[in-house]
Amino acid sequence: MPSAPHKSQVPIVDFAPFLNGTPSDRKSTATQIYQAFKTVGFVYLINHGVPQEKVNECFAWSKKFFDLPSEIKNLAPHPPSGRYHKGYSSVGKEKVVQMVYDPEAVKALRKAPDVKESFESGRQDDELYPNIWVPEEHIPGFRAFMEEYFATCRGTQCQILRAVALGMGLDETYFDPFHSDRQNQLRLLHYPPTPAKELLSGVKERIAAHTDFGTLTMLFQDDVGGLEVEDIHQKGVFHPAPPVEDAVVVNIGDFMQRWSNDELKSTMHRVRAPPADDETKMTKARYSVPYFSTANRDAIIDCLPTCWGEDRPKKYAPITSGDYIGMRLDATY
Ligand SMILES: O=C(O)CCC(=O)C(=O)O
Ligand SMILES: [Fe+2]
Repeated sequence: MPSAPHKSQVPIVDFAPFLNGTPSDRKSTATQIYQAFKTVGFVYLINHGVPQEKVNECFAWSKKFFDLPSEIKNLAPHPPSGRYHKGYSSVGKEKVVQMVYDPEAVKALRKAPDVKESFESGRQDDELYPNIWVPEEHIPGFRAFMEEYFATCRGTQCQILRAVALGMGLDETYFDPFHSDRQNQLRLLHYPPTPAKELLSGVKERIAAHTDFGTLTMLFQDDVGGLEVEDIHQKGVFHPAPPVEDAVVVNIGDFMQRWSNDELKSTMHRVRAPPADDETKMTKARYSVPYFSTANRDAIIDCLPTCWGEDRPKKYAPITSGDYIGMRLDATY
């Protein structure tokens, strides 16, 4: 009998052999990552290529940003449209919902808002949805750092996509042309202290259970904890994905699941109270920094060549990334 999966189910993989190793090191690391995405949909990568000093610096900037007075943060307001996903959202503005598009149903779910605030930015040259910054004098250096961090994460994103391609038996550069526009999203998240009791009982959520929309997500988390990933065998059962030192959590998004004919798994996850939190207390603030990898807006994706065949029909019609992501984002604002 196979042994029971360990609690968090999420394997830890050292990415260094992929980045610096021999062709066979690269292949075996790629295979481990592919296997993790095929089974759990999540992996922890250590030695991922984003220098730890930069990660720490990003968290320091994030804290500095969220510490600004509300009226300053609101100088960079998130536009009312969900599709224009940039700028600052105060607590309660965004409610992550899972595949619910009916306006009345979305309204009902929004009654229990997520207890979080966020700041979103993307590539500098996005003319359709330009970045929205707080004026420089309020937080000098913030914009320059975020632009640089965006580019650093982009480097690791490309390497992970190559590992996925190699692991799946595709040409290593298969995903590159679909991601040439750098259509990624750097998100700063702050979950303010909240009574642990409310989070433990589920009356309030830090982020409600959801799947991500894009191709994959790199998630940097602080040492507070609270991230939970749905059990691959039991719907509705969640296990902690605790902080692992110097690791980035990487997970598959819905767009990649669809592209792969459901071979790679986009797994539900959420943020609640940190494990074993004392329910009489306030939960510590949590900071996290997800970096969402998204395919070019106009890229039409059809099933990956290794994921269909005579006995395995294509489940989904071709779609553009722009249409798919836009539909998902509109439901969250
Ligand atoms: O804060 C976290 O760790 C989770 C964030 C997340 O899942 C998201 O923004 O999609
Ligand atoms: Fe997520």
